[in-house]
Amino acid sequence: MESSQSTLILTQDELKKIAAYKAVEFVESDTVLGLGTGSTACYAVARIGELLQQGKLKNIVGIPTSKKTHEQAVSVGIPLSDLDNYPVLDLAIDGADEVDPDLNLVKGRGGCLLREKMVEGASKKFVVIVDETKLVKHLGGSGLAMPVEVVPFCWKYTLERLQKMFVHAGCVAKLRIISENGEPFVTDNGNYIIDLYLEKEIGDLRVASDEILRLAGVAEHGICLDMATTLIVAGELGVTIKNK
Ligand SMILES: O=C(CO)[C@H](O)[C@H](O)COP(=O)(O)O
Repeated sequence: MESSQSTLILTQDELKKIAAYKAVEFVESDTVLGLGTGSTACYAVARIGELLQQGKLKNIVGIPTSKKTHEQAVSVGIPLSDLDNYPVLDLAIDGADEVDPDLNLVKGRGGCLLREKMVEGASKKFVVIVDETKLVKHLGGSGLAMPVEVVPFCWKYTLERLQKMFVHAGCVAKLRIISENGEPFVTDNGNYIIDLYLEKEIGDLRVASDEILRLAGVAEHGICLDMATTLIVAGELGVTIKNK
């Protein structure tokens, strides 16, 4: 008789949900929460709404990091406010595009980096939720974009300067375009996104971060140093939690 062994293979989406639900276990009543943006964070927002409706969480104020998250939070019944009213948050939960071993992040492939960095930077604790595909040895290492939000005014000028700045890393800078209509992607703040594609390591991240921010046309970039306090990674072998 043949014995059959079943292997449980979870989809990336299922892993995102597992990480998000784990993070929501850290949420307490009577707190101000930063609500992230993206396909991972939206599971956390949905779960917080569910727990509020069930009365298992009470007196939560959410600070959304995008218009999209604002809409979702309203639809699941999370009371909302903003940083003007709550300049210090208790906890923020959000996804990331890349996470290095020191819990530095790349954010913003969803285009919401400026608000995310404002809200999550104002939070006492910032829990990052990812599936294991987001782990990299060094930022930029996934070969995917490192986003920079720029003002639309003379964006080509800014793009060229960004590309020159990281020529040593084989940088190719591209304006983010909406594939459906060929128009530039516009952020919630009315800005454009320039995506940096790097062939090699960018070098010292703090130096890179400061240099990008010194360019007058730049609003913000997606490199997040020393922001995450906890990382929750969901993988095939289970969930791991790392604190900084
Ligand atoms: O920074 C972000 C949006 O600006 C997202 O958090 C990041 O892109 C991760 O997204 P997802 O959870 O969909 O993989």
